[in-house]
Amino acid sequence: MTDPVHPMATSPAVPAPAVSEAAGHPVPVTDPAPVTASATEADTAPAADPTTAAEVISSGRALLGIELGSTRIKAVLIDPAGTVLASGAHAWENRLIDGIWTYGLDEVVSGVQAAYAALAEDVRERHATELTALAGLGVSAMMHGYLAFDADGELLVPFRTWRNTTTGSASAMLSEAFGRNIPLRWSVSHLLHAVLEGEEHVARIAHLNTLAGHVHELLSGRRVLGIGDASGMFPIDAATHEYDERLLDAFAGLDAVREVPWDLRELLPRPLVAGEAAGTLTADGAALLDPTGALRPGAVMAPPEGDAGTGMVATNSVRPRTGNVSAGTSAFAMVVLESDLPTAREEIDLVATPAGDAVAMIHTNNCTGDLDQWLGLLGEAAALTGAQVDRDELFRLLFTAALDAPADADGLLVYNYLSGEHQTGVATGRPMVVRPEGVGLVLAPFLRAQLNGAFAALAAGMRVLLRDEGVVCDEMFAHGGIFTTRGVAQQVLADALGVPVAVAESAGEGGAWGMAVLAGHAVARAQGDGAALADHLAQRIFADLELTTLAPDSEGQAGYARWLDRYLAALPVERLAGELIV
Ligand SMILES: Nc1ncnc2c1ncn2[C@@H]1O[C@H](COP(=O)(O)OP(=O)(O)O)[C@@H](O)[C@H]1O
Ligand SMILES: O=C(CO)[C@@H](O)[C@@H](O)COP(=O)(O)O
Repeated sequence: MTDPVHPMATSPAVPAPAVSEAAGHPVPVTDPAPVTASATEADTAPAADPTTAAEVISSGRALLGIELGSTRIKAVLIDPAGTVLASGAHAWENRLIDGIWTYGLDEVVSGVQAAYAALAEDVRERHATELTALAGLGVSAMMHGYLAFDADGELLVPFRTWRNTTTGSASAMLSEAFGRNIPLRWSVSHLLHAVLEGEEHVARIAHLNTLAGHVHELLSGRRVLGIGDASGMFPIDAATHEYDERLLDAFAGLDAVREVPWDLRELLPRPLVAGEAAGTLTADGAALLDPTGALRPGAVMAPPEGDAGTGMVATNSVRPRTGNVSAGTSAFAMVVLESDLPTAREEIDLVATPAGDAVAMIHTNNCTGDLDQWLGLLGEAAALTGAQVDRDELFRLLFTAALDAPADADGLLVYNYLSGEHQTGVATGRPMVVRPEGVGLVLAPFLRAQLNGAFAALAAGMRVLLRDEGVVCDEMFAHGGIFTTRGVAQQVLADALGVPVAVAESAGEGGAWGMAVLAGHAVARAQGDGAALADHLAQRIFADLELTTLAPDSEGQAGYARWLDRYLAALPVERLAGELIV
């Protein structure tokens, strides 16, 4: 495992005050607006106290979190108590090129710059000051996938994202050799897939990374990875907080890798737990983030994390027995375990919190992508009448309309599979809407079926975790863009899982905010504060958090269960569609 390049400073460029002196606010996150480059939307968000906020920013005490999500790169600036000071975002989309879901690394850099520039503009507008220094920052991103580099740091093949489902043989071989589930999207599955396919570049691989790790390296010069993100490359040993040595040996013992000229240990970035030193923003890094040259180097950098880890932080779900759900392009539910699950079930992934504790995850490739396209279509139809509805308002109206339908959506089924769905064993994406004979197309049940479909694969996986494996979870804390409209997707999810679901004001922007909070923890650590992550969150960030919790509705839960039974029974139709519709 490598951690090369630049030496690391241990203190931020601008000294930050102790966390207890921070400019606090009663509720940590006061900005319910989507992160956006738009001045109009930023203006509508409740602002933090202008004097104090401007002072926090101009004195270099603010913390920056960046998250590269599947549809948006988000940047959030907070004070040490977690109050949102400013935000910015840049929209982007994965593309299917030569059968591979990918993003260009040039788009990664320009997208991060655009999100940062939008945030800096938001700072100017809201606080009439310039962002020139940060106490700390951190990068989070979609996890897993395949970023392979040669010895000169050149990318060897286009980024293969988590969404690709081409690694079946490799994933099966690894799951058998390791005696635990190694999902299709994990980096080691992609690596073995490239080996099994005899891909030319394999002999030239010098290191692997995740997207967050790659951006962190660009900003800090250090090749390290938060342990949560690392746990999606290769299994982690929860006791040592390192990659699992026994499984590294098992990998090296595979016939398929006998001939490769590297040892996997040398390819993987070094895992770090939250609070461990992960470098500082270099001069090159500052110039990359802010090409205007206004931003100074030196800020403490937190270990880069995956969006699962930042989701756990954003929902204060890092202690054993806590559960959380992240729902956007994909969806994943996670429960922090008291001990490793003695199971190799393919529905369940085992990952780690940013502090290194074991987590059971139910992941689905598809959640909101197809729903977005349907709602976009309805928006286009509305536009033909001359109506001008903004996207958030369109979502609010249509989500709310879904509440008028019965939970079983009158039997209307939606398979939202834009891409293959490993959770339900569907190889390739063929989005489908189907209904029984005699059932008409009516708006409310159609919309309810869309929301049911968004959570269907997740609900199927959670049946396995909660019912078959007996994992206990009293409440799920949810975040992600689908919860931006209050109370609708939240109720559908509670009905789908049969568990109360809580959301906070920050629900729509959880990941970037969670990463900024991790940066605050890293700064506190760099200043000699030894608080463990869970205590930092409980005492300094979440003490006053206001949550809204919705319990499953008995009719809603029974209706969703009926709907899901029909959905699962008809899955062979969806699989067949993949074979027949080419
Ligand atoms: N106002 C809204 N109401 C409900 N859902 C919304 C709203 N705005 C966005 N969304 C949903 O949020 C999703 C994006 O969620 P996000 O967590 O940002 O995902 P990702 O990280 O995958 O880009 C969109 O695909 C959309 O379905
Ligand atoms: O695979 C995982 C988590 O295991 C995610 O990183 C991946 O689904 C991408 O998530 P987003 O939908 O971009 O939030």
